[in-house]
Amino acid sequence: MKPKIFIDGEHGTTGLQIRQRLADRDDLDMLSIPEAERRNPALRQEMLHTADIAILCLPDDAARESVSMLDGNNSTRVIDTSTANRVNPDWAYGFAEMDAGQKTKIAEARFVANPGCYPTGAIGLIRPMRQAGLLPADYPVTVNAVSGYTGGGKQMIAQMENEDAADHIAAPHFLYGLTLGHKHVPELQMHGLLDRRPLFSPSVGRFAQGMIVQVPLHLSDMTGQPTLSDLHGALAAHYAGQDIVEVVPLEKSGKLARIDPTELNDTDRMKLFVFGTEGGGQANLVAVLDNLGKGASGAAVQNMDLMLGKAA
Ligand SMILES: NC(=O)C1=CN([C@@H]2O[C@H](COP(=O)(O)OP(=O)(O)OC[C@H]3O[C@@H](n4cnc5c(N)ncnc54)[C@H](OP(=O)(O)O)[C@@H]3O)[C@@H](O)[C@H]2O)C=CC1
Ligand SMILES: CC(=O)N[C@@H](CCC(=O)OP(=O)(O)O)C(=O)O
Repeated sequence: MKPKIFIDGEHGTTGLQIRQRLADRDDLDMLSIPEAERRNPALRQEMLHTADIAILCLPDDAARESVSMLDGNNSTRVIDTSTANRVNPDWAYGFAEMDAGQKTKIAEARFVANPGCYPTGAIGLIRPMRQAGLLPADYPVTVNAVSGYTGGGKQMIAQMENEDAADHIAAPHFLYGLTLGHKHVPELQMHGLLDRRPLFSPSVGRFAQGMIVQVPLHLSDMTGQPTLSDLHGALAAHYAGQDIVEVVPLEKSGKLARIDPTELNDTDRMKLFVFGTEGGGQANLVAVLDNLGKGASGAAVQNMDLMLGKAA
């Protein structure tokens, strides 16, 4: 029998992207609710109970509601793309390349929390530094990022694209999260293995999808005053043996004049770079990914395949 998959929120930005990725799959039995009924709780509950895996592509409160609709059910497995469960110890964190054992944890889990798009980049850069012993846990980490506007879902897409909307945003690029309380900070701190709360400054550009996440570092404040090669070596060792996260060689990144946030659009991969001047005492660690790819829908499909035993 084919596994039954239900995407709760299938008509939203993340849900649609997952549906596109699964459109040609004849190994899955897709359960679906017509768009007009997408908020019908009785239908959602029925689908949630029938599914082998439910992928929640909903705002946090609605995702919590879906999980509570499964009270008393011990069989449906859940992948939640919202922020609701990312620091919940009972849920596996769905970043498969984060640690050597993470794929197995995801594969065996009943509940998987898909990472946020920004934390995928930031944790992808920070955690290997922590685990290699190069970054002290109390280092004052800052994360600066720019995202395409689909990161804000249907509401922000309308604000950016519809000039007649009352809440239209005309800016070509804007900063937000100005109180430094963005919802991604807790998962960034926990899965980045940081004792000190990281300072996170996100922004949005007038492009639909793609993102750049930056973690600038003073090498003299790191353990053992590492070189750029040491940082690169730690990333390369951490991501050896897989093909989703690519660590760009220093010889290659040293020749680049600029970084394009849309470079990996419509892929489910992530690229990591180490920038700086050897001997200059500073480094900028940079991640590029598609917020809708490895940052959301691509990771959800990867996690689903791991849970179904269809991915190595
Ligand atoms: N966009 C991105 O890049 C990323 C998004 N995510 C996360 O994915 C989740 C979905 O986000 P996104 O797809 O961007 O959001 P969208 O707003 O584009 O889509 C959300 C969907 O959920 C539906 N919905 C809202 N409330 C309910 C409810 N109570 N019951 C049933 N359906 C409901 C919406 O319907 P309606 O049209 O009626 O509002 C809409 O179809 C969020 O938690 C988001 O944080 C994670 C990583 C990246
Ligand atoms: C541009 C933009 O608005 N981005 C979203 C984050 C997108 C994402 O990762 O979603 P989660 O809500 O699942 O964490 C934000 O800052 O809230």
